[in-house]
Amino acid sequence: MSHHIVEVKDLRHSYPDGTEALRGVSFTIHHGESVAVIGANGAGKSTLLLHLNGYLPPTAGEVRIGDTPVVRTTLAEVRRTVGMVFQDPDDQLFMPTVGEDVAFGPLNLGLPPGEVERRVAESLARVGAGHLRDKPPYRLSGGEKKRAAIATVLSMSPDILVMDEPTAGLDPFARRQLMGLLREFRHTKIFTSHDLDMVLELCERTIVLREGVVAADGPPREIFRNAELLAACRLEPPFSMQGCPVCGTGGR
Ligand SMILES: Nc1ncnc2c1ncn2[C@@H]1O[C@H](COP(=O)(O)OP(=O)(O)OP(=O)(O)O)[C@@H](O)[C@H]1O
Repeated sequence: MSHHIVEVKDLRHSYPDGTEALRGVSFTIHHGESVAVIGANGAGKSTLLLHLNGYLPPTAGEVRIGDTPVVRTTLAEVRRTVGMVFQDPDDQLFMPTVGEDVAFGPLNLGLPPGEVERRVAESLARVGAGHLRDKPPYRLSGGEKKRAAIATVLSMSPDILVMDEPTAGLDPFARRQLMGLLREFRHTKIFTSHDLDMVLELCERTIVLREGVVAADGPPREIFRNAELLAACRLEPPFSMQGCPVCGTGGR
């Protein structure tokens, strides 16, 4: 698969109950870009991400990863390239132990046992979850589950990392650790977040969704300075760009 470009063309998605979650979304993301998809609750962020590796089929329009259209017959190939961390870790963890969950993908790729072991140990260590390896996922706290879910994706060494609200439910230390991990990840990353300070710190580009359409696409700092746009999209600037509530000064 060449270049790992993500191309979304006039993507529309209607759920069976008639909700039009995406109403014509188009953009191109190039290799190595770090892109945050932001927007108010219900704007269509999760729905969009679920199309990037074919968990949802488009009602109309198209998604391509490199030269490959995301369709039923290419799903296995696409999912080797695009690693997806779901919003709810319970959708990702289904084996008796965390270690087996993290090993599941590499084993399915047919990797030799030594390589599987190396990937499991490394992925768990990168999210600070080595000590959780033998635990059943249902015994983990919410933040621990999130970290285990991220490890299941890292163990696949994806070229494109897609994450739905990766820092939701994490304590400040784990959030910082995850941000470090994302910063280190050299390939393309696309994530949704309500954590706009993280977006400001990690991304060079933000796509703003509003009611299923792209309301803005550009550098985060420019977007966060546009008060009119933020208000129309029911967003607020990140804390680090808001002035001091007491003395009214500051804000980067
Ligand atoms: N399975 C479903 N059936 C019907 N409607 C759905 C379904 N899943 C999501 N929706 C609707 O689609 C719209 C977009 O939802 P989506 O989950 O993509 O939003 P979001 O931007 O990720 O929101 P949040 O910030 O709350 O996670 C919402 O109106 C939501 O109610």
